[in-house]
Amino acid sequence: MTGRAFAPRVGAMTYERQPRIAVGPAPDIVFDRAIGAGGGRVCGFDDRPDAVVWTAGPDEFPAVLPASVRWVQLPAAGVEDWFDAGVIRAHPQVTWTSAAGAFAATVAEHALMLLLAGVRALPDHLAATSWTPSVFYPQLGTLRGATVGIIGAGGIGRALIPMLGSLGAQALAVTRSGRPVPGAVETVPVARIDEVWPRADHFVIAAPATAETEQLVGADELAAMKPTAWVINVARGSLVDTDALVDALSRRVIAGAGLDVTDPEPLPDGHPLWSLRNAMITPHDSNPPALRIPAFAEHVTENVTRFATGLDLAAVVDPSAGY
Ligand SMILES: NC(=O)C1=CN([C@@H]2O[C@H](COP(=O)(O)OP(=O)(O)OC[C@H]3O[C@@H](n4cnc5c(N)ncnc54)[C@H](O)[C@@H]3O)[C@@H](O)[C@H]2O)C=CC1
Ligand SMILES: O=C(O)C(=O)COP(=O)(O)O
Repeated sequence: MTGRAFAPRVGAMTYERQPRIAVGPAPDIVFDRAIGAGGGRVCGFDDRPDAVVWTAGPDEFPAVLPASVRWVQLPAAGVEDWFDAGVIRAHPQVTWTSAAGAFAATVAEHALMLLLAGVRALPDHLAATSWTPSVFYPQLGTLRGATVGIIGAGGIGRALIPMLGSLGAQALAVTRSGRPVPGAVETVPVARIDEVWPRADHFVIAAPATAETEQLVGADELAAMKPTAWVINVARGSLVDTDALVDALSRRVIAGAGLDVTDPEPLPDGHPLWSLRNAMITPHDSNPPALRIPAFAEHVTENVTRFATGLDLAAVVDPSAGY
């Protein structure tokens, strides 16, 4: 194989030979196959890899990458742990891609499950130990005709919009730029997010964990919501002020919350959220391994194909935006 000169640039890389790709921290046949399917060739870290597919967290990430590495594919949609560990900052010459978007359908389905369970008063029904007619569940409602605020309408949010539409609900999208999101009745830039809290009936939080989104939902935001609102968080616990949420749920400032992610995480035994009936908690399992691994492998194949053929990579991390 002749290695000819190549001219990588952020987001688009051109290779005139089959790219060499190392898998770390351990060899993994699933990703060897995914790389092969995308037109890449698996090699070791010592074999001048052009790229790395990383399948674990940041702790074991090599302090020094071979100088030949131009692109690293990370295994999570949210990559704040790699920022926090200083891994991304330590390798400024490298283009990083996350798995943003790769798990969208699965996580959106989970968000819809939590939202429907809340709106249809499932926690109350599950707690009942005798036949209790729905008149005793004043919050039993419907998503039909509801407006759902999607805070961070990227991959997950966009996968959720048609699901909501099939139930007669409409999406009010919030993104960083405010560029229209397909299928949303309106898209609001994050700079105008305050107008969304009183307008939407319910919320799905699906934005990345960045300095800008830390405690995006606090006491003031909860107070601005309708008292019938359910807040679903499938993004990261850091986006919600947990103490303010516990207070709002206890006092029924809002109807309830469905949380796949919490702060702290794991949520410790005895935490007040465990004993609030209007808090539904799933232990960060909206994207379980049995679904995550094949979806990530597909994302790897897609990006290796793009890398090998000079197309823009999917889910390029923007270090200045923090995701
Ligand atoms: N619970 C779980 O197992 C999973 C959680 N996640 C989390 O969900 C997040 C979103 O995932 P994807 O939709 O795949 O990512 P994505 O990158 O496709 O979408 C992110 C969206 O958030 C928006 N955004 C960025 N900054 C914002 C801000 N300050 N305010 C409002 N919106 C903002 C962007 O404009 C974009 O629309 C990930 O960053 C990750 O933390 C992702 C997958 C699984
Ligand atoms: O990809 C993400 O961001 C996720 O949250 C998926 O779950 P993980 O934290 O990778 O087990």
